Amino acid sequence: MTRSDAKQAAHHIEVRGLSRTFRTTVRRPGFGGALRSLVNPERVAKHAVSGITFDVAPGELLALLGPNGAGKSTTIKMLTGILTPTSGVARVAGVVPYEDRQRNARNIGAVFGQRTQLWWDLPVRESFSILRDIYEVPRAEHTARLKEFDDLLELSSFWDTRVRHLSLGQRVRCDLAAALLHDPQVVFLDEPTIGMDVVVKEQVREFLRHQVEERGRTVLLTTHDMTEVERLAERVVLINHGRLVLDGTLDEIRRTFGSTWQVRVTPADPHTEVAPLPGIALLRREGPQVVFGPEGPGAPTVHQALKQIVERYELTDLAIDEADLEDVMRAAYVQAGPGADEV
Ligand SMILES: Nc1ncnc2c1ncn2[C@@H]1O[C@H](COP(=O)(O)OP(=O)(O)OP(=O)(O)O)[C@@H](O)[C@H]1O
Repeated sequence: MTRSDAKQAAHHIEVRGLSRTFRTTVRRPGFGGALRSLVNPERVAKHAVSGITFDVAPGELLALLGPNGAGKSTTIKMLTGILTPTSGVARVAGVVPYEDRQRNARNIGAVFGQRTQLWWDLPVRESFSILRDIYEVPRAEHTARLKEFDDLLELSSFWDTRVRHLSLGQRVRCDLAAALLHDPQVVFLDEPTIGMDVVVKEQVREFLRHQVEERGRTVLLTTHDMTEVERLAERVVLINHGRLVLDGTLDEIRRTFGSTWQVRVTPADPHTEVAPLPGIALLRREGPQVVFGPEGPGAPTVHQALKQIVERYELTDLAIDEADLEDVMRAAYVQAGPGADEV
């Protein structure tokens, strides 16, 4: 698929009933057990990913979330062509990644926060030159892109440092730039900001936002950092025990699982008759203040509620108390069901 074909595709990432089972040998305890395992190995199946289906549209950043061992990395490995699924199918920019790894590699960039894809013993500058040659990036484009990445990620202060001597934050910034040097449409990021300090995290998030909003890249991101999800993702897919348990926008998920917001207001005129609004209950009065909360399953999000309240009443003061996303996600895991790998 050419770049213009990829731009026109309805979805940049298509995942249909994707599954991956690992067969592992159980080690029996003790010396006798070890001998028996050798003679008569007991094999068990681990269903790491079980029949998941989702899409990512061009220019969308989707967060793939789930607890440790949920199957996120296994999914990304299938989408980058490192692993072949046991069943189901995936397409990335129109290419089946595990059937045509080389073609897929031209369309995608990938960063795994836990390990580098750069040459350990080479200075950053040389690693980038090698990538330019591998991907046959024209010199002028290469220079322009490096300048853009340097402006956003401040790479030039460690340009001549060997990769092995970079700090974690410096190394991942270089990995990000390296993954995007050939201008891929689709980007996979597996815990890109793990272990970074808050300043560098923020810089990387700004960079990613720029890549999605200004460059129109399609991004699939895994992270355990809910602040990151709130800053970057509009939509999330939640997997647990290899199964997809939820696919929706942050607003929808908050509405379904996190309807615990409260809005506290002070009407300008203390004699105002305050009444409930559609989906918004009047919870209590505290002196001059009135506290609203969500009512019923179709309750609005806190942002929608605020709009309604502000339009209806003249206020002198307003405060919001919203459930944080960690709590919302915890509720989602519990209520959406455990998933199942005991198949
Ligand atoms: N090569 C393998 N052989 C056997 N089991 C594996 C293999 N790779 C992954 N698994 C198992 O598959 C399950 C899913 O692992 P995966 O790494 O995809 O989870 P994850 O959601 O990325 O977790 P984390 O958040 O901890 O990175 C785990 O139970 C893991 O032990």
